[in-house]
Amino acid sequence: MIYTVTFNPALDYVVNVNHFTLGQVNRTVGEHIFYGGKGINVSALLANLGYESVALGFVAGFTGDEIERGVKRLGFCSDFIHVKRGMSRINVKLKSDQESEINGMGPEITDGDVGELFGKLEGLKEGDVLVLSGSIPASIEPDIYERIMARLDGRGVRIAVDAEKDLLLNVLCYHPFLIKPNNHELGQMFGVELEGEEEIAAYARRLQERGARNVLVSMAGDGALLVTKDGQVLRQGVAKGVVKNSVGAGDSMVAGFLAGYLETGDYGYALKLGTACGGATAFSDGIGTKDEIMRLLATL
Ligand SMILES: Nc1ncnc2c1ncn2[C@@H]1O[C@H](COP(=O)(O)OP(=O)(O)OP(=O)(O)O)[C@@H](O)[C@H]1O
Ligand SMILES: O=P(O)(O)OC[C@@]1(O)O[C@H](CO)[C@@H](O)[C@@H]1O
Repeated sequence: MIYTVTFNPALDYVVNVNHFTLGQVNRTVGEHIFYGGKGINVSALLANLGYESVALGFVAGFTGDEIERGVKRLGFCSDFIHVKRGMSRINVKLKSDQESEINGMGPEITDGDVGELFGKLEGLKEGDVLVLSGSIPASIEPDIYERIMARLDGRGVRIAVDAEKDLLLNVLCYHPFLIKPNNHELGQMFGVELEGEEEIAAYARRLQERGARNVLVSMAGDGALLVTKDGQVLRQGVAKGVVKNSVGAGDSMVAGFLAGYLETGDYGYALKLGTACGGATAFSDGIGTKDEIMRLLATL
């Protein structure tokens, strides 16, 4: 089974505004609400591809209830923990001349809630896949990713991690099967601005030296670069299309890569399927559909 953990699920409120002006009343010309948070996006894309997964995480308040309801309609199972204080966040994604985001704080999570999550993770066994992605609410200790990986160490669970900075760096010693920083996040981890694929591959290898197995570096419209655990470097350009909303493109790539790898064990195919999934989401209002993914895959 594939499990995704979203520590801080969200309703993504995506608004289109013509020429947004700070300090004035702006009117939307388009608006959508999606059920988001990185792990939930991974589960949604997997469901579109026909893969079952279970979404874990914490929800609270009326927004949390709506996320739980919405996720059912998206076609995958969830087993969220209901926390008592605060509410699940509403993340604002403003599409105008530039794209801006305001991501909320989320509810207050207690040690007891975290304990419940650990209880659910106890059931994971050899052959399962666990996706840990996204930020963690301020009320959770920042070493939660490490603690989860330490607990599952040696059980044969393949773990994919998509997180920033120390959250990612600190789990490398537990040998995650896949990490997916984007090129900017990779640079930030080492305090450098990365230029060119040679340099990106060199820094991806540095993450492998610290313990990561496969490092997939996404570069938005410039495609992606994969350094496999055997040291192969694979590059993939993007699918062609018109970008509508790139929120969740990275999560879709993670989902597609895992699905492609589980299906064939072939890294080249996994990278292509991940790219088709990232593109399908970038070219849609929400998470890409199977039809669009397959159409794009055939062009790569
Ligand atoms: N403008 C685009 N055109 C075509 N494909 C795109 C575009 N943006 C993203 N993609 C596809 O999605 C993949 C992941 O995108 P990106 O690098 O933006 O991930 P990310 O930074 O993790 O995104 P996010 O945090 O918004 O989910 C890219 O490698 C590419 O295949
Ligand atoms: O605040 P985090 O957890 O880092 O990111 C949350 C988020 O921006 O990530 C997803 C896109 O990747 C969105 O659905 C969601 O709003």
